[in-house]
Amino acid sequence: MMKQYMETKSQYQDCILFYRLGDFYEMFFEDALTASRELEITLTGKNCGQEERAPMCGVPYHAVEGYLNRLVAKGYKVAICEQVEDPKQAKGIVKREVVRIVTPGTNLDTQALDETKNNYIMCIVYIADRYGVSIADISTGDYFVTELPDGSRLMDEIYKFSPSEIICNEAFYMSGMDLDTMKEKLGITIYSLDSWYFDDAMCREKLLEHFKVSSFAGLGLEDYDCGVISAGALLTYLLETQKNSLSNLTHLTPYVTGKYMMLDSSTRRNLELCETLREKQKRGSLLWVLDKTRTAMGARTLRKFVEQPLIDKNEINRRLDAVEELKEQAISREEIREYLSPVYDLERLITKITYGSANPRDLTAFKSSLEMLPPIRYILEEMKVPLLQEIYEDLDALEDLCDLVTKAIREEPPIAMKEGNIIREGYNEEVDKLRRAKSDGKDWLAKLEEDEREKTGIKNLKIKYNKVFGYYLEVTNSYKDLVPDYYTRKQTLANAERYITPELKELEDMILGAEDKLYALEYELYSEVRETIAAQVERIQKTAKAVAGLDVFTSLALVAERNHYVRPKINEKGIIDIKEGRHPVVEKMIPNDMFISNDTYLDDKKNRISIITGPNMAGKSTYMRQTALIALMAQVGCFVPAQSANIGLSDRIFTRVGASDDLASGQSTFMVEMTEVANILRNATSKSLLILDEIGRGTSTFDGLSIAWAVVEYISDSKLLGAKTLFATHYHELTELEGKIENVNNYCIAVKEKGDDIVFLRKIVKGGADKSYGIQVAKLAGVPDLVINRAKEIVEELSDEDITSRVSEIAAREHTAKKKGRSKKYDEVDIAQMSLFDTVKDDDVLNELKEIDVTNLTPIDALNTLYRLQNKLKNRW
Ligand SMILES: Nc1ncnc2c1ncn2[C@@H]1O[C@H](COP(=O)(O)OP(=O)(O)OP(=O)(O)O)[C@@H](O)[C@H]1O
Repeated sequence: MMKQYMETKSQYQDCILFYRLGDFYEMFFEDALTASRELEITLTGKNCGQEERAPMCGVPYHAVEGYLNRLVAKGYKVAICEQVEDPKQAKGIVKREVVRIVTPGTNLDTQALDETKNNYIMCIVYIADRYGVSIADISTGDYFVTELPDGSRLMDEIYKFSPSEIICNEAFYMSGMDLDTMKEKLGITIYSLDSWYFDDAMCREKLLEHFKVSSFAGLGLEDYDCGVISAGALLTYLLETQKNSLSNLTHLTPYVTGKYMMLDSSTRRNLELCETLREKQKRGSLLWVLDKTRTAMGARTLRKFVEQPLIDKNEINRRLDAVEELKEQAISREEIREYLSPVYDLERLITKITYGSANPRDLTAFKSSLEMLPPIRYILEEMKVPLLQEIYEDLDALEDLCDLVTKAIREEPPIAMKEGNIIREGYNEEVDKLRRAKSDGKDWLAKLEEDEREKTGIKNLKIKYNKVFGYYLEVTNSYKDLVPDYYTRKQTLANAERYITPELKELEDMILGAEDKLYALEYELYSEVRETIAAQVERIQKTAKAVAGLDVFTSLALVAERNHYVRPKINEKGIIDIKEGRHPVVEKMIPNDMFISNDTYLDDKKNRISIITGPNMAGKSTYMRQTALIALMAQVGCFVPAQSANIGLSDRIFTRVGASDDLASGQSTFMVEMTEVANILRNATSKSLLILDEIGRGTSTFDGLSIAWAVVEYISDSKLLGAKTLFATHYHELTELEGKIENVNNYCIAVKEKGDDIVFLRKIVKGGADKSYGIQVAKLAGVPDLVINRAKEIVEELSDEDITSRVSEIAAREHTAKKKGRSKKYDEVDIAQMSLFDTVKDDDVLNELKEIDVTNLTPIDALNTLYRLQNKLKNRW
């Protein structure tokens, strides 16, 4: 047996091998050490002829799923090795085979899967500077492919799909991508496969064979190269691990990343689209507000909508039309939702059916779901907008399949096949006959028992059954003397004897024969029904998609009505004009409709950048995120929380919000901040929307301010970037940019001062804030009075020095100098330098200052150096 084990294990070295031994799956050697540690199960040993016992541990087969899921969730691959012949029939060692390999991205166990999320596996190939990316969810039949000309959108794709597992070629694995972060932060299992998986000819052949087509034109993949290799390698891997034909992967859908809004990982996190930043929970996210879907398919589709906002005006309007009609047709909508409630997860059900793992209850769940479809179709028929009409067309009520299950399967069948009693009466004559024989058998037995009692006078004679002896007659010791000769004794108990008779044996053969036949026939008929349904997988998947879409639109319509959202207008002129906008999530968290709405106006001309100042806690972040969320919701095709909204399409939204430490990957807060800023400035376009919250706050005031200043200049300049931006800052100096740069405008969030305290008005108004009110906020937060009072003293001392106003003056002059032309700029910097000389009394700094030759530096570098020195001084104070 150990020899057989070793042979099997050698073929599955990268997996933990679950080796079936009777009622247990056993693991040996390294696998046993790993599994006992990860699953906290006892490690024992097995004698296998060597001096040392082999480490061994095991899990009972009936509880295997739980253990398996725990290992897979931790990123392990598990190969299930089953006994494939009846141990009783086996000559020698029982034959065993690996029947399935379970990996994080291919786990099909519904207990382990979140029904509202897809479980994706992604394959990335990197060939000749291009990336082929394919994605599949074998639990639902999703299978996509795309090609990327460079790596700039790759991370976005990874974050968008958040696969549980990535397989790739060696070239990608070694390409210097930050795989460790992906592994640690997203918990993705990533590994490279052997090079033969990516053999061009094999990949192509595998795909053509699977889709039963002769050319790639039939699949719409004629222009794909490394995409085809990626999809082919993924298919090969899946076929190998699942060891079935994957007949639920019916389509390989090519998609173009440019059709969707680009959102990088930090923007997805910062905007809390599907989960909150801190707790990583759905509650508190945008999806939490929008998701009123009734089916698992709908929930998954809505998540995809939110993860992939559109950028095509017509597509967005088509969705908005659907939401609008369903919002207006409230009665029909609620009826549809009623009918959707009992609909099971058709996508995952059909997967189980095609994989042959659906049990009889799955079929009745399938049927009861189909029963809801005709009334839904009936309501949909009345709908006018094209998208709902298309859903109506695609939504095949599958009446033939519903009829089949109704006729063939009993109303409440047992879960397990072996319990029998699955096929409905009247479906098959032979089944009915055998059932009759079985139940008649019971009568015959009762009659025989009666006859024997009379014949022998044994009043308490009973016919009983057990697995070892079959049917027997039981006679208690008190009647032993009356037992006739034709009884053959089979067993003696303490106070009874058990016998059989030729007549009883004959009856037994008839009854048990009928039972065996019945079981075999029921199984055959059941499998036939299952296969008939499986053959219709494409029709069912199409219907499932239609139901999911309908569920999403009814959910969005309901949310729009309940939350008083409006239909956004979509424009291509780059204007974002929101009247009385609200934050969709924060407004839900604040009691009694106390959320204060605010306007936003941005365009490509005079209103490109809004500098937003205001005290801490005033609501700057909330305001900026609400603008981003409203724009994003509009592009999802969803109504928005506002009185009115005209949304110019954004190709990308970028956010840089707050300080997020990334110490685990060895980056400081400021480094993370600057990496994100660099990413934004490099990847944003003039059609992007940027949300920048306190850029530069992670470093010294003067460095921070100058960076913030330079960033605003860069963004505002249409020759450099020219993107619409909301920029919140505590550097009041930046408000001086209004008037200096044409398209920069100041806004602040109003507060009212009441003595030492402040009242937050949460209203955005034109103009800049003059103060930070940091100390007041600290007081509100409960910082001890001693500290607060001391802080006030220090603030006064500092403002005596007037450092900040001096620096802003220098910066402003520098800016003017720059605008006037290059010749003048050094004068201004000189003034800055001179003004510093006045204040400096520290010899070291003074010497350093004298040595700087600003004429060799760009103005912004020169200023930076000066600021740094000033900061040094400040720190000495
Ligand atoms: N428009 C609003 N109406 C009602 N309450 C609001 C509004 N905006 C923000 N708030 C409340 O104020 C809190 C603070 O808001 P926010 O975090 O946006 O402030 P901030 O100005 O960005 O603060 P900081 O500068 O300290 O980061 C929010 O958690 C929310 O509860």
